[in-house]
Amino acid sequence: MSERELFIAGDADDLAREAAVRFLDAAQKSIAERGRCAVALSGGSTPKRLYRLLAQPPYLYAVEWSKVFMFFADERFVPHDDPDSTMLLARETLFDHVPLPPANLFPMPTVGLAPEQAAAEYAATLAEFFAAPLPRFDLILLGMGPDGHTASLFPGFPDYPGSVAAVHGSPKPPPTRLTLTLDAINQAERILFLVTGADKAETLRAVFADPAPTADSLPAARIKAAGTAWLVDPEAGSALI
Ligand SMILES: O=C1O[C@H](COP(=O)(O)O)[C@@H](O)[C@H](O)[C@H]1O
Repeated sequence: MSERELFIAGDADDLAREAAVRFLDAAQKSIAERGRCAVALSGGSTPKRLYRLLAQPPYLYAVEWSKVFMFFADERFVPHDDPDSTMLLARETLFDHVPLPPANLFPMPTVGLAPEQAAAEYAATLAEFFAAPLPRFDLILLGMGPDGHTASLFPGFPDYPGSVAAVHGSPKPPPTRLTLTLDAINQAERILFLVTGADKAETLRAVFADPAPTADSLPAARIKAAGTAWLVDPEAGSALI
């Protein structure tokens, strides 16, 4: 077994509460140390409970939202009002309900330019914000699909250079996406994986049985930033215990 940190929650609500507590802790520590907290969000179904919880007391008042900067770990290449858009999901569940200054929000561009141009544009935005070729996020929230994908890094993904990549032919719709690269994700200070559902149990077991991941490992197993914690519900964790 690897030394990945594992927290098996009582249920999906308990998982969201644990994630919210850790989000607040990361925000407070990063703001105390660096004056800001740069976060990258994921989409899919799992993080919705967390986003809704962060928009309620005590988190609504405890997080210093004016010092939080919101980016995206991946995005579907659709307009931001499309039902598949992660920006739409995050706006409806979180951004519309917390005092996050509009200037602190950095959605991935998805309209009016080709995916490769959009990836290059977002990479330039990150390079300017972090004053470095690769971003060092204070916190990245990730999910994992039943196939082991995370962000929009799917099994067999190529060795994407730089910090942001355009993805074509994604096995999970929609087919075109933008994603942080493995190098960009692995630079993060802290990573929280949120994983729920019995359909991910065997995949999660495979991740935890892979202590020294290689290029052939599942994408989620290749996330090896030092501060990585896995928060899972009992169904997703059922093959681990
Ligand atoms: O398509 C995506 O899927 C993953 C996993 O989503 P989930 O619904 O199984 O939690 C998500 O992390 C990623 O951001 C998203 O684009």
